[in-house]
Amino acid sequence: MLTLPPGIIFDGTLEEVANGGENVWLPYDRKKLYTNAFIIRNGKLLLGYKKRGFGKGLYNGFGGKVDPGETPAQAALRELKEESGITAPLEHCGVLFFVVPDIDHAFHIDIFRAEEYDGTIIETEEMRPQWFALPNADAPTQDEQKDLQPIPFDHMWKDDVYWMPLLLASRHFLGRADFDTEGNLKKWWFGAVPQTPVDSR
Ligand SMILES: Nc1nc2c([nH]c(=O)n2[C@H]2C[C@H](O)[C@@H](COP(=O)(O)OP(=O)(O)OP(=O)(O)O)O2)c(=O)[nH]1
Repeated sequence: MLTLPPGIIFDGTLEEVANGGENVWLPYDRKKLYTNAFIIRNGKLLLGYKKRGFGKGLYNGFGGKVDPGETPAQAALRELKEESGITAPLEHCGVLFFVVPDIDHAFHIDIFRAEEYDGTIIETEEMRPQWFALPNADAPTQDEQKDLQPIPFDHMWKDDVYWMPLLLASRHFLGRADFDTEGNLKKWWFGAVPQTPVDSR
């Protein structure tokens, strides 16, 4: 039986995929809801370069705070449109619980993905969108990928490298990441819903 980090609630089986750092999780008093949305299409991943605010200078999916009266799914659609100009049939695929010592709340981030989108991708005040090549994409997509850079993990939140492979593989995942005030990752844990075994009968 796995012991889940404080803040992670899941009623079912999870398989541990990453675990490391210090011994003790940071305390937190309350949490706020956020969203983060990723478009994965034809061997490519759409990220945005964050031009202002929290996480400035990092590449990320498109997202932000869930407003009062909104569901996370509604907020994810609104933030995607506000930050990149597009809409998409977003599907919920994960939860990231994120704690930073000098912020008075923990972040509960619902993570969404889509393989289609509508509209024209535009640069906005907050984000500069850019496509990146997926690792190990299938041969038919390589033309689309040829001028693209790989996913820029060196310029992303330091926990993303642990859960991004799960997102790209359409796995459902949950995890927690604690940071220090300088943006260094201090402790992390990620788990995934086990894949249904293929029935070989
Ligand atoms: N990929 C990734 N995203 C994270 C991590 N931590 C974290 O807060 N985020 C995301 C969640 C949100 O999408 C975003 C923070 O939201 P934000 O400050 O941009 O919120 P917002 O757009 O509502 O803010 P604002 O326009 O009101 O200034 O950063 C992390 O470790 N990895």
